[in-house]
Amino acid sequence: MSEALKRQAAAMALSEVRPGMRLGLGTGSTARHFVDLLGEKVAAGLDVICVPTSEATARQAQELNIPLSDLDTLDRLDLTVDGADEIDPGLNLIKGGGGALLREKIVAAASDAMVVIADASKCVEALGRFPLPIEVNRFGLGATRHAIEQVLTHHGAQGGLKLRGEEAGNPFVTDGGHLILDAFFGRISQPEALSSDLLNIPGVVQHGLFLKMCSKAYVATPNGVEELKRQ
Ligand SMILES: O=C(CO)[C@H](O)[C@H](O)COP(=O)(O)O
Repeated sequence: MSEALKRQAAAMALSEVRPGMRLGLGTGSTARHFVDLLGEKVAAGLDVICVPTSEATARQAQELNIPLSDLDTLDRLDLTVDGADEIDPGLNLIKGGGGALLREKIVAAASDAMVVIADASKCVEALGRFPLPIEVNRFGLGATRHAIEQVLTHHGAQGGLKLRGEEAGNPFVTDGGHLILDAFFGRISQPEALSSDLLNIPGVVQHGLFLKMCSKAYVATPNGVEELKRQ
């Protein structure tokens, strides 16, 4: 998607921001546009307080003088704006392509509303074309990987499991110090059951299925930005 379209989706989400709001700031190239536009509003006097979902977003927000806090100081947020890797018709998501899924999910769960900004290429009939990121503890990686592979087989995954960064000899490490295994499904037919099966594995910290968390999506197309609401 062009950067211009990402920015249009971000601008629509910005129109939901009101003075005094406590905001969650997402991670990724689309969320980056939102933070950028928010920075302009803050410079013009908008009063908000924000919790970033990654160290990268925190750095960007600091450069823009956006006031930051955390979920120890603020236990609830009004709104989180974030990107997504896949969006299904019920606004269930796959997230974590950028590796920030754990903090993104904690922040979204602490928010009264989660708004997603994306382009139409992220919309799918069923989740699973995009590899599902699974964040795992480093300890016991082999055993955790084996247990996840069994869950993949049970759920009819069409591909295997890859440790992110392994091929380059440099495994990706999340902000929380964990690793990411990307699971290739093709199509996820039972997302709720898959979610609980994965979370039942002790070494799994979290996964990138965001089920019934997103209330609205602004989806940018060359013909304008579409607003999708969860029914
Ligand atoms: O989940 C994410 C990061 O963990 C991102 O929101 C997701 O990968 C979308 O990123 P982009 O806007 O760059 O396509």
